[in-house]
Amino acid sequence: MKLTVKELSKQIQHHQILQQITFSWSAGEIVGLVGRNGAGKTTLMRCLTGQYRIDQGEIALDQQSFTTAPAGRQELIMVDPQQNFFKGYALKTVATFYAELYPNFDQKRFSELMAHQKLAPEKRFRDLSKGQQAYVAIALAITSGAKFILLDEPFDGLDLLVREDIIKLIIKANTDHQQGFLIASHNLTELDGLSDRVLFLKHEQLVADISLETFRTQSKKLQLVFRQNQVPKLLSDQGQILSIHGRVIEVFFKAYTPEIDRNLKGLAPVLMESLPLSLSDLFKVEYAYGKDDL
Ligand SMILES: Nc1ncnc2c1ncn2[C@@H]1O[C@H](COP(=O)(O)OP(=O)(O)OP(=O)(O)O)[C@@H](O)[C@H]1O
Repeated sequence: MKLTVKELSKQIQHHQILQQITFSWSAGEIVGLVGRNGAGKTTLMRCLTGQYRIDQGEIALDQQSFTTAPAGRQELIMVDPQQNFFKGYALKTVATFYAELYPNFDQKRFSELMAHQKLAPEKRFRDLSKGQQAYVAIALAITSGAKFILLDEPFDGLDLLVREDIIKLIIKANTDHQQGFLIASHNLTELDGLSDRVLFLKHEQLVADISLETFRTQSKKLQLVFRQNQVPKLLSDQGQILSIHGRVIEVFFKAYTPEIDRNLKGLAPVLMESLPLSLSDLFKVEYAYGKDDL
């Protein structure tokens, strides 16, 4: 199953929030969605689930547009911490709502997940801790049976152990049930370990759609030291300088080629060492070191 988004645009109160957003997302893929505060991540998710009407563009499931085949939206569910209709109800009652709303809701799996966290069915959602609420909301989305699950800041304000429980839940749903996740988060460390791909939103547009595997094979972060004081021009021409401490220069190369390697070695550095790459490096390069800084 594949969701395709083509040239989606959205204005709110005459402000352009999203412009010409195009990407595809297969069930089974975990996709990170990053961007500075206010970049439009939540708005994009709400457009996908139909909470917001889009101004232009098309969203389709297996090439069936939601305009002509709206039933496809049943395959999408969003966990939106700002909107939650079941706060005042006991968990067992919430489960009955979900059973009504989602024909593929898996009551048994939901009960098992609650028991695993020692959450009694009689417990009211609003009486749970923040971490428990986050866990229950994600468990409900997963057991709804929807193939595309949208999580808006799922790790916000949660302690390490709850974050780990939620990550396990996501990985199991992804591996055992081929459920896809679109995860908007500022927590790049968690996204780094989870995502297959990351989408970058900036200035209303999708500026990059990067497979993390490709990123790790094609990009490089180097620590370099040269005899001369001057920073060689090659570094800023071919890469992006992340930091300079005395003579130690950290440089990021988005596409590291054998030619760059040869040219660097030709400059006879005193030290040339690869550093581990992280999603944070990519984020810094996309957002803070771009030609058109924010
Ligand atoms: N219902 C609304 N009414 C007015 N403006 C809105 C509404 N929803 C979103 N916006 C505006 O759209 C822009 C994008 O907001 P959105 O919440 O989608 O960003 P975000 O990337 O999710 O931000 P954050 O990382 O801070 O959660 C913001 O300027 C916001 O003020």
